[in-house]
Amino acid sequence: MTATIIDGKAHALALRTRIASHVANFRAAAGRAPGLAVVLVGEDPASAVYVRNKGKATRDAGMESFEHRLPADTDAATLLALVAQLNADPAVDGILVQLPLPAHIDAGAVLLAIDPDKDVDGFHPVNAGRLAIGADGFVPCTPLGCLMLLQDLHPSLSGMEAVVVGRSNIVGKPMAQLLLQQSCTVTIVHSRTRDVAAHLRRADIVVAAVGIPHFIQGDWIKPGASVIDVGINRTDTGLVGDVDFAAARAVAGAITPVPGGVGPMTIACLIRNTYVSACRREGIEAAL
Ligand SMILES: Nc1nc(=O)c2c([nH]1)NC[C@@H]1CN(c3ccc(C(=O)N[C@@H](CCC(=O)O)C(=O)O)cc3)C=[N+]21
Repeated sequence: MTATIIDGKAHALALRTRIASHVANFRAAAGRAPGLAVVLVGEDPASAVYVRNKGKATRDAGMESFEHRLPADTDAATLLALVAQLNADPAVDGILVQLPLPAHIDAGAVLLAIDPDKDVDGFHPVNAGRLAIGADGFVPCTPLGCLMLLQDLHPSLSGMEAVVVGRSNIVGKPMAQLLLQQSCTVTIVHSRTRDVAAHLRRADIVVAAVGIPHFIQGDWIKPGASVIDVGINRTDTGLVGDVDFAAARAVAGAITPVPGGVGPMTIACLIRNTYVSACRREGIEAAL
């Protein structure tokens, strides 16, 4: 068996195109465009590329992009003042502070300062809580994108065995919450799990988000499983995921590549969340 390669780029483009048409209607109804503010502190080259891509995707969708670039030595008070200004700005529907922040800034304090109703990253503790209890809020873009890819493969996820590899606040934990909401049986495995392979061999769905290149071996995958690789690891041989793609591909039913899998969906979901935020703030029903 050779797995279907999930074309994340095509899915992302379709989602962005759909949102762009909804944005056109929003603009006609609200008399303004949805706005996304992106804040970048410092000059990390990878972060600069992401921020540029987000700005382009925002404009392509017919939204306004407000980009704030601050020097690496910016102090916390200055960044918090900018966040407060964006919270108060009626033209701003979404606020994204690019992570990682320089070490001298307490990232948790900055995320806490963002208005939860403009937190299109879904990183604020209020949104983590809303997700945990199934209330409306914002779901982090990467796990949301993974869920959309899985739902395209499996119209019902109910009863499926899902294993999430990794327990971060931005991917692993919210991914597990989303899969639980879809009535999967969810297991989270992590660095202290005794036998990761044994758990994976039972999984109909694998979401890999550990940040270790090629960590997941082909013979850990159940035949026919759906494998979503969130890893973006820069190595000597280029960008690779957390899954040994060549080996897993021979066993899985469907698998995302890196690049061209989850990454583009993350940006498309950011555009989606910003549109949803703008609709909520204007009292317009979001078309999705
Ligand atoms: N506040 C915040 N929100 C984020 O959502 C956020 C962040 N900080 N910090 C960094 C990570 C990383 N991230 C990615 C987005 C798109 C791709 C993406 O489109 N990747 C392409 C390839 C990109 C490349 O070639 O480097 C792909 O996988 O095909 C990757 C990674 C968002 N992040």
